[in-house]
Amino acid sequence: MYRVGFTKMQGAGNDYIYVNTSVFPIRNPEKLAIKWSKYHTGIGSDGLVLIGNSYKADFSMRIFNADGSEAKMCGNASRCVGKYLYDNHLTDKTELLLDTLSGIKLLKLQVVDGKVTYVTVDMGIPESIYIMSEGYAGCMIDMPIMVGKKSFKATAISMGNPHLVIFVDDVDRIELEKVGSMLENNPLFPDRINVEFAQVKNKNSIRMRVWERGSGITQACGTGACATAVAGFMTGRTERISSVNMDGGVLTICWDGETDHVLMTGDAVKVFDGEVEID
Ligand SMILES: N[C@@H](CCC[C@H](N)C(=O)O)C(=O)O
Repeated sequence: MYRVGFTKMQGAGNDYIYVNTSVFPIRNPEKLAIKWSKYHTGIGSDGLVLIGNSYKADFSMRIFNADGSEAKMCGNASRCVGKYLYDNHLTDKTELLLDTLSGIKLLKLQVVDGKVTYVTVDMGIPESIYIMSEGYAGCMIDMPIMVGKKSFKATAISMGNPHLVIFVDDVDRIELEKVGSMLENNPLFPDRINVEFAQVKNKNSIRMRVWERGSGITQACGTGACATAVAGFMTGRTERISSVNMDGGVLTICWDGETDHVLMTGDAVKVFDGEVEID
């Protein structure tokens, strides 16, 4: 029996289990993500995040969804990792480089009374996703996509991980559980996809609900908020800066016109520390 210390943290309500693998090395994160993420029989979370060393950056982050699949990037987790490292005195830097499977990200920490409250992450340059199907090859920008008998206009953006953003008149009328799962597994996206339904409130404000690849409905998605803000600007619906309001909180997204980089700012909150036994 081996005891693993973990910290439960959330950013905009997107909650993960964080393990410092320099202290608690883990052999099978895919299996543990599935077991620990379950709310009734595990710890309960949207997935598992591993914090580690890096020879390229200050630290590294790996993210596993609740179904055990590994993603390349997680916006909300990256902010929480910054808080974890600073609040636990593993660094005294307020600007940190984080090594992820989608490249090195710069984190800027806002500290109040010795604790990190907000973090801005340079999420890099967004990319349009190229789609190949029988009748079409190209980027998907406000393109029709069928879900059952309904047609939506969708924009596919990669923020390191893939997102399908659909603007609608009323996000609250979307049957997210049903439609989200169907879109996640649409054959157009062989690696599956995260799905965001968005409603423009005004040129600088968007309401968004998310279905995450590998985790289902979550309270927020950082990369999803970035993809939504990018899709909003690309299709002329919003300006370069917008607040994206999700069920669990708000993120401020700025798509910088000079560098093309997307900057995401939001909270990072510790929920509790715990210990779990594994065989
Ligand atoms: N919640 C995350 C994204 C987590 C990974 C995603 N479900 C995927 O599989 O791509 C975020 O805050 O960005």
